[in-house]
Amino acid sequence: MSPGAEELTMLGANNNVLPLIPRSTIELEFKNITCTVNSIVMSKLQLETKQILKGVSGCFKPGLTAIMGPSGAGKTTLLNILAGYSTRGAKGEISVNGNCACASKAAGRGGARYIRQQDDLRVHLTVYEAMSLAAALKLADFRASDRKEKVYEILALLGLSATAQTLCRDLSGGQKRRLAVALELLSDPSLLFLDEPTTGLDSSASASLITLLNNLARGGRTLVATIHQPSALLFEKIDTVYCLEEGRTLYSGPRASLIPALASAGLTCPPYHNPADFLMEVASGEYSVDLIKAAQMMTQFKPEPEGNGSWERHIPTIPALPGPLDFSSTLKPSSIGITNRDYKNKKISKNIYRPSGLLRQTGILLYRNYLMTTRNYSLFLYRVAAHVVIALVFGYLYLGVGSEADSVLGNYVYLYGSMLLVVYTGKMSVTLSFPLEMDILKGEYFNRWYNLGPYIVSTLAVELPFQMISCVSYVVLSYWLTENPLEPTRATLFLATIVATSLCAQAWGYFIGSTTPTRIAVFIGPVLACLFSVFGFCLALVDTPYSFRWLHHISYFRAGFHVAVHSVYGFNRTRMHCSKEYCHYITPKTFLKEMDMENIDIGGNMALVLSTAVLMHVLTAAVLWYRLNKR
Ligand SMILES: Nc1ncnc2c1ncn2[C@@H]1O[C@H](COP(=O)(O)OP(=O)(O)OP(=O)(O)O)[C@@H](O)[C@H]1O
Repeated sequence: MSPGAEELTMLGANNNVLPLIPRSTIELEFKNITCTVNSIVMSKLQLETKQILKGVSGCFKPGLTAIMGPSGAGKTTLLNILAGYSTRGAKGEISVNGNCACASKAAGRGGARYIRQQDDLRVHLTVYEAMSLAAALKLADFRASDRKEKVYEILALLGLSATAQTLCRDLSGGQKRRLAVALELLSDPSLLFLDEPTTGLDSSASASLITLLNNLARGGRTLVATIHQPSALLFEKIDTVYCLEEGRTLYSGPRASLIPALASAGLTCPPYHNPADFLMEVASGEYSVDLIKAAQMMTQFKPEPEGNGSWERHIPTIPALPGPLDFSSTLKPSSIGITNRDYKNKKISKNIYRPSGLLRQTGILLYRNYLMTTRNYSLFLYRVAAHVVIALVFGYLYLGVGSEADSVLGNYVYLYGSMLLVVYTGKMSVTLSFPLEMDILKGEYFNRWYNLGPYIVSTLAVELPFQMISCVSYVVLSYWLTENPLEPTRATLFLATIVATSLCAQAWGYFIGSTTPTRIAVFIGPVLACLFSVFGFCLALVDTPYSFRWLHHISYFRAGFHVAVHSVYGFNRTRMHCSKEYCHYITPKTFLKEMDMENIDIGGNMALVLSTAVLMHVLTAAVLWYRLNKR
């Protein structure tokens, strides 16, 4: 049996797991939604305004709705607006169970969840770990045993029980998509948006996923998914079709009424033709008809009333929700993991899907980071190994330069090189990796897994020690090989300066990584490091033009470097050993004087390095908050 067929059978077997229990339902209505964006046309070097959505309206009821249409018709844009994920340039009205909102504000927040096209999974966790950690974050009021039970039930429901101990990175495409759905089902949303859930899956995996979505819809959930071109078999599982063409609504209504509606507009589907294919051909303009007129005619088409066997009649409708669009107040437990009796007996508080508090979130995220790091420890080992190798190379190239008066300039270059190394490794490791992390963060944050504060604390709690250990391994080895003074005060100050400067560069790296796309960050990071490194090393303050002196004063690199040099040659270091007849820098003070570093304010410089690090972390947090909340 093929894997896809196996998945299908498992889901089929699980059909009974989805009993139709009373739940609050969501009816999402939108009117006259427009979306206009401005973009720069590079060939003409001018700003162009483009209307992606041209006043679309519709209503999504409990059941599975497929948003269809040719590529570029505006499906993802509409989904983003309805979900509240991205509402830039959007206007119009959206109402949920009768409560209105403006489309430019997040419409789908609250109890709605959004599963994006890319698989936002933590690849180094097993399926069970991913689920249980998400459950710990989302279900604060559950007992550990109830959470575990719920996790296993959802895994069984989605046919993922057999993969519970598999790492997420080893899952097939279809399994990844189902896990993404499973993670969001933990909080049992009544409204779920999915962007192209079947893209990239083979026909059997697509079938198993759509069957699953269809089953979930039977539980009274409102599921809205953009789907490209479903097969005839899959199309049968869709309750409502919403078709777009060039930003306009072509058809909106029950799937069963599609063919009669098209026929009412003079578009007859050939016999044995897949209705979904026919709809796509019409929407792509393959039939020479006026699509605006056809859409109007289809709007006037009145479908036959649904038969008594419709599953929708079983779903109780609820009165308009209190308060503006907070779906969370409408969520009630499904049968997954909680029995109705438990609920009625008030064993579990009414607000059962309360997320964890900030402290608990921090603890869970820390544990998650610990798990991911231990699974991916090679990255850490490579990082430390790289520092050790460079320490050996530098130590060999500058062997013994620290104790000789004749090689003071050589040691000066070693000190500069060391500073440059820790600044680059501290900065670039996060500058390049953070934009990738940003994608997953966006998804998890949007779906309300955790707050930003716990995320930042737990991320830094792993990254900071990583960089500190790397720096220490470099300094200990190279400092000893270059025979720099081993007096505890000097050595400790040197080590502290190197570590602090590296952590400051890392803070800069987070800031650059969170504000700029990777392709820009790769050169902005090094350019800034180079610029700051010039001051105080090649360029003394007296030689710096007035207009650039502020850079000298704010350069954390310069501050760290000056303290590092001073820790080696300052503090009244006695005359050095000279193996030649004449050594110009036999008295270290002479060297500091010539380098304009005689009177260094150690405390002030260290304060500059540390305060820059704190400032950059605060700015990064502010930028992240803005990017995650501004839609
Ligand atoms: N920020 C933007 N700036 C300029 N054009 C945009 C922007 N976002 C979307 N578009 C354009 O709007 C149109 C609709 O995009 P959208 O992604 O919604 O289409 P789609 O129907 O989901 O397409 P596909 O099925 O290929 O994913 C496309 O032509 C796209 O290039």
